[in-house]
Amino acid sequence: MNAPHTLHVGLGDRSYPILIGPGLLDAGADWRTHIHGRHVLVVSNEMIAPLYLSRVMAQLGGLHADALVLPDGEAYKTLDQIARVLEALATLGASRDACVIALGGGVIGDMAGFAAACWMRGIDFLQMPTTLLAMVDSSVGGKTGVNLPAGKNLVGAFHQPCAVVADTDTLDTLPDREYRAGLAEVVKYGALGDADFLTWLEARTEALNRRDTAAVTEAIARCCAHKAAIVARDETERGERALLNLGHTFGHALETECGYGTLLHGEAVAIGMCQAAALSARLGMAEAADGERLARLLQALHLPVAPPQGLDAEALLAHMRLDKKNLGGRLRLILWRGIGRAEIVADVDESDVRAVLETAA
Ligand SMILES: NC(=O)c1ccc[n+]([C@@H]2O[C@H](COP(=O)([O-])OP(=O)(O)OC[C@H]3O[C@@H](n4cnc5c(N)ncnc54)[C@H](O)[C@@H]3O)[C@@H](O)[C@H]2O)c1
Ligand SMILES: O=C(O)C(=O)C[C@@H](O)[C@H](O)[C@H](O)COP(=O)(O)O
Ligand SMILES: [Zn+2]
Repeated sequence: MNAPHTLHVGLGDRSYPILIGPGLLDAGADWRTHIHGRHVLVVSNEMIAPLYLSRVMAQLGGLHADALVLPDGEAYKTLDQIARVLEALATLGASRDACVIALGGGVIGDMAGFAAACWMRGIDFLQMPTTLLAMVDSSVGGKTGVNLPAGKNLVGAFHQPCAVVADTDTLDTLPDREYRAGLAEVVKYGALGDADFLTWLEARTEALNRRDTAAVTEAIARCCAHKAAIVARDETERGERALLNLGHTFGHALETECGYGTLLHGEAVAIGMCQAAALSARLGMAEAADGERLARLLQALHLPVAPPQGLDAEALLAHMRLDKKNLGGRLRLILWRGIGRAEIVADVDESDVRAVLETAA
């Protein structure tokens, strides 16, 4: 096995490493040191467990370890499934030094992390992301939670993992559509704050489309480094961290309105970033050409750049009114001044948002 890339999320006594590389699932020696107690619950789903669960369990010899296999999909990112994780921890007899391992994509990571935040008011959890999206984004930074019918991630907690172990070999089994959804969050990092990275991506669309290992690994490491730096400066989204939400106010509304799992999170973010760019141009903050450049990159990565036809702009706006960034009942969005220059914009006028939503309808 090649030595993994190791990055660091600097959060004082809650700092943790991010390991990125091939073969890590079978390299318990690299990550077991982050498990301190005797009880371990591995949480996975019915798609991932047959592929990888036995290999992770094989690394947990000598511990009191159990596994819980949840149903697959965004539609199951619910409080009901959290109750199942908590019941499994009770059955295991998990004490305060227990550790939850999240083996899966962002859905499993968000849920396992939230259950770990709740059990006995907070126990360790270790992220083992198996999707590109989870490797570049959701496994890092400690946002955990579930959806409600009213909106995405409306219930949750900030709860940092004790380590992130990203075995890049697991991407070999990831379906094409899921891989591309992960690329949307990769593009997001360039769009929000790193124009050089966006240019780097533009030069590598062909390599990324054929999943060239070197290009994909470098992209994961660069995204994690970017996110780790932002999270270290603003762990609980008092300011700068909100920039990681570029495209998400529109995107979450689309996911909720279409029905969870219909539009993948990354697809919704791709469309949402284009809508944020369109709104920025409408408000005179940015040139339309920047939005066109972003859309060209997303299209080169086979991602959608416009919402499905026939959606109701008022229904989308209603979802946007429940976004967690809003303050004082006013919309607060992440817009931009151009590639790499995202900004938090308060008091956005609903009529401008409606105009962007109606353009696409
Ligand atoms: N906490 C955060 O900071 C954060 C950041 C971004 C996204 N998210 C959340 O993450 C979720 C999306 O995550 P996702 O895109 O990973 O989706 P996902 O977790 O639903 O996984 C995508 C699909 O791929 C399957 N899968 C996972 N790994 C596989 C593998 N190696 N081989 C074959 N199949 C595999 C899954 O079973 C699922 O069907 C959303 O709920 C989103 O809100 C959270
Ligand atoms: O880590 C963050 O901060 C992000 O915003 C990353 C997003 O990609 C992610 O989808 C996150 O879950 C969205 O957060 P939310 O607070 O809008 O639910
Ligand atoms: Zn996201």
